Amino acid sequence: MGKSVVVKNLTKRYKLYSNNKEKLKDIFLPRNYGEAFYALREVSFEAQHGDVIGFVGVNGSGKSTLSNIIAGIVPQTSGEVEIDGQASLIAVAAGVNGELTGRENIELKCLMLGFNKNQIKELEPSIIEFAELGKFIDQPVKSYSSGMKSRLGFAISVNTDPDVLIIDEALSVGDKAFAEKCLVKMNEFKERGKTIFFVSHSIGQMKQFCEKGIWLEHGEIKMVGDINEVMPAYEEFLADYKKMSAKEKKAFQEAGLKKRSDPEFAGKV
Ligand SMILES: Nc1ncnc2c1ncn2[C@@H]1O[C@H](COP(=O)(O)OP(=O)(O)OP(=O)(O)O)[C@@H](O)[C@H]1O
Repeated sequence: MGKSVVVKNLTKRYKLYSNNKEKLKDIFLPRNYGEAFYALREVSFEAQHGDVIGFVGVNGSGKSTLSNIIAGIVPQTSGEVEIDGQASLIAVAAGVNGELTGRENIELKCLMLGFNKNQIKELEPSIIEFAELGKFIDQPVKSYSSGMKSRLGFAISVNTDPDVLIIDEALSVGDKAFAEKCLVKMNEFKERGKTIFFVSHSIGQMKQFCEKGIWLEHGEIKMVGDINEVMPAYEEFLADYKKMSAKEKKAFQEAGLKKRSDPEFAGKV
C-alpha cells in the first residue's frame, strides 16, 4: 500500500485580539500585542493509500483547520505535511469565487490544478453534468445556495481525479439524491486506492463510509484507530456531554480554551 499522507507535529497558532486597535498596534508597533490561540497542537498521524479516514470532534475542535492545512489552503505555524500527489478539498466555502460564474470557476480551478485549455475543454462537460446546476452554471456563484456551491465544488474535485480527497461537511448541505451520487463517486475513489478524509457531524455517514477515525478535542488528537473503536468512544463522550449541566459544559469549554491559549506565548507570537 504505502504512505500517502504523513502529518508530523502539526501546529496552527492564531493570534486573537480584543479589538481592532490592538490588531493595528500589533502590525505597526515593534512590541507584540494579542493572545496566542492554538487551533491545532502537535497533531501527528499517517494515512496509507486507500485509507478512508473520518475526522470527528465537537464544534471548534480543529477538524476544518486540519482539512485546510492538508489541502494546502491554510499554512501551518509549525510541523510538516507530506502528500504523495495532489490533494483536493471539497468544502462549502472552499475555493469558489463568488464574483465568477460556475463555468468560470470550473475553468479557473482547473487551470490552478495545472490542466491546459484543451484538457479543460474535455473535462468541462462532465463537471457541468455532475453538478446538475442547469442554467445557473452561467450565473455568478454568489447567487448560489450553499447546496449549489457544494455541488459545484464536488463536481470539480471528483472529476479532476485528485490523489487525496478531503471532504469537509460538503455532503451535509446538499439534498439526499446528490449526497447519494457523491457517495457512489467516493466509493469509486476508495476502490481505486485513493486516500479520503471525511468530516461530518453525521454519525451514520461516518460509520457507513470511513474505515479509520481521528477524534480531535481542543485541537489535539484524543483518539486514532479503527472507526468501529473510535465512533463508540466518541458517541459515549457525546452522550455524557449532552447530559452535562450548562455549568459543566462551560467548564469543559473553558478548560479547552485555557489549554489552547498559552500564556507563555501571549504577546510573543
Ligand atoms: N482565522 C482564525 N482566527 C482565529 N481562530 C480561528 C481561525 N480559524 C479557526 N479558528 C479557531 O480554531 C478552532 C478550530 O476551528 P475549526 O474550524 O478547525 O473547528 P471544527 O472542528 O472544524 O469546528 P466545526 O465543527 O464547528 O466546523 C476554533 O476555536 C476556531 O475558533
